Amino acid sequence: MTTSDIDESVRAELDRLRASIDNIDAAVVHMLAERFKCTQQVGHLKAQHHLPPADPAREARQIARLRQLAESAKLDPAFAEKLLNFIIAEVIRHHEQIADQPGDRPRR
Ligand SMILES: O=C(O)C(=O)C[C@]1(C(=O)O)C=C[C@@H](O)C=C1
Repeated sequence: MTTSDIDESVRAELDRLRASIDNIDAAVVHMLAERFKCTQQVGHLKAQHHLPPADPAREARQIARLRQLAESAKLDPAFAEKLLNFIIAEVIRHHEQIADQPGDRPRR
């Protein structure tokens, strides 16, 4: 049996749920895009002021906060931590690229 030959009511319920999933995925993409717009600015600020791309103390605070939020939202805290680490690793990669570009003039 495939999803194309299931009962009509099951099909309707699946379609309804998938429409919500598509909306949520779109929201996630838009929120991530906004987050990366902010972190790009942070990357330029750090490059201009010779600050290191990564801030492990800030990350530790973010992880602790996100794990608490995840718990109260009934989301697996380990998953929330993995997701944040995945995003931050990409941000640090962007920060390093920005720092390597000749464009940002150092400011004092
Ligand atoms: O807040 C910063 O300093 C950032 O560069 C942003 C950010 C993040 O994506 O949240 C990324 C790298 C740092 O290690 C910590 C946090």
